[in-house]
Amino acid sequence: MMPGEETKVTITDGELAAKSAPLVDKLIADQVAGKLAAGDPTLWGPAAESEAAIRLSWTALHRSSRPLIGEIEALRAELHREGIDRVVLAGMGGSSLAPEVITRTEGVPLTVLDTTDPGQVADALAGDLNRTVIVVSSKSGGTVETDSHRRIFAKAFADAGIDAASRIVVVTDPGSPLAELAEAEGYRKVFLADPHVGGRYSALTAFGLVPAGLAGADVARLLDQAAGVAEKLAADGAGNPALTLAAAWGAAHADGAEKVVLADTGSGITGFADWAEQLIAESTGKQGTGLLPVAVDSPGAPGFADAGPDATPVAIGPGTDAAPVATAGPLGAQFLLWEFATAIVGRLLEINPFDQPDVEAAKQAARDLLGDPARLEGGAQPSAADGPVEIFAPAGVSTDGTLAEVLRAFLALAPEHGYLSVQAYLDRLDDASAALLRGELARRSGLQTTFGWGPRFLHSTGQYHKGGHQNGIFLQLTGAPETDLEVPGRPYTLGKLQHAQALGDGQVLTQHGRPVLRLHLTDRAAGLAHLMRAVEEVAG
Ligand SMILES: O=P(O)(O)OC[C@H]1O[C@](O)(CO)[C@@H](O)[C@@H]1O
Repeated sequence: MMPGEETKVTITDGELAAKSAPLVDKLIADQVAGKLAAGDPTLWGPAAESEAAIRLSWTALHRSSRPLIGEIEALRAELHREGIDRVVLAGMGGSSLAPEVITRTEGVPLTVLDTTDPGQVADALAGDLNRTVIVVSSKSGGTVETDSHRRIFAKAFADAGIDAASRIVVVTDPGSPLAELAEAEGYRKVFLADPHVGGRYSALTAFGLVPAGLAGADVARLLDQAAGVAEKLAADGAGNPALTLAAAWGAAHADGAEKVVLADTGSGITGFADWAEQLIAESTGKQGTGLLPVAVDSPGAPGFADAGPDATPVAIGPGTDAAPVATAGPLGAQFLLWEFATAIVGRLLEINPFDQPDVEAAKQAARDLLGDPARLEGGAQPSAADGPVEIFAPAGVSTDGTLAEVLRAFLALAPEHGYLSVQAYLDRLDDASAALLRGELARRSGLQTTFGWGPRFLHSTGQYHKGGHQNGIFLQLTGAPETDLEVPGRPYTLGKLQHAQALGDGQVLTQHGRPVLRLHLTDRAAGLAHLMRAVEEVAG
């Protein structure tokens, strides 16, 4: 769809439309859209009220974020005058996903660090530091990945004879430890974001706009696009696309379709599903319920046109025969539309769409492992090895046979209408071929299959895996790092942190009774090739 095109949601499937219509009527009768736009915190019940009371400012960001535009432009011009035109962004989840989709859509370069993979961070460090500014984005100001990137870049600047403080721009909430540190260290500029907006709803706050704007994206236009749809989204009437989308998701979920398969069908937006994934999964995946977003490459990818009764394909862009639901509109408008729809479906599912109660467990498990080097280093011995792939199998999976046989036994553990989650703690650029496993495994297993880079997905679908419908099976991929990086001032390296994150999340998933198969690639390239061959042997 072209910018400026009308923002709308279409339900083309007659049955789904009929089932959603009463939900839309009820939402209209309860004046949910108007109340949401007015910041009414009672929409999700008494248990959610105190949190919702400090989480609803995102509905008005198209107005309240305006003053940022001039500040961003001024800083960009100042940096350019000094020859600084390469922007690196350190931030996890809501602190990097929106700027990534904004800049990819506009085709402006932004190096995003939402990884602990030492090779990927080393590649970012190898860019021209004389021309580099790093935006350190963290709402809480305490996220370990982001803090590690800040430390590593500060040292690299200093080692290169560059004044590090002049190259660090911070986006954080007022009063966070990062805000205090930035002041103490005299960092170049601190953008304080609206604390009444949660991370995954923060696309149109400083978290989305500062890195994207410094990289050269037209962020004023994004606010214009959001402003263009705001009135429609606040209206308690049948023409409100957020009500249509929320009701479609709610009706499908009530019918057993708890997965939402997202494919771009020509929206003109690049990577929207990666952003929507966090919004939907972290907002809804809790208390044993929720919607599992499954981002796929194209409408032709396995899991979309051939989705079973447990999933609803959603076209981002023009509708297709395969997709009962399609959403259209320019990026700024789509951000706001999907945020409204997600908050509203939270009401239909009777959960609090603003907390993420199960994310902390994996962080704690990783911290515990980092504090216990013997356990981290030793780890469990692999159950078996097949060429460059070491196999750490869950209970119930025999490792007597080949890797293909192990995979077959593992996939057989999925319950009917369960799902497979592939989690690659690897380098998203150098090991990019790992992402091809999603389609191959989905095709061969017939399961809805998600793919996430670790630890990136921990801040996105990670909440759902632990808090949502408990019918997933988990394939973790870890790999021997070719290089490692010290984290200055910390007793661990980036490689150790990455390893602890994989093991820690694996432990938590296992405690939830979910099967976790970890495959460790002793040689990454050879291991991925070997694994792909084994997957191809798994019969369809
Ligand atoms: O901006 P922060 O505080 O660094 O958090 C990053 C991300 O981590 C989470 O808190 C969950 O892990 C997300 O909700 C958030 O977007």
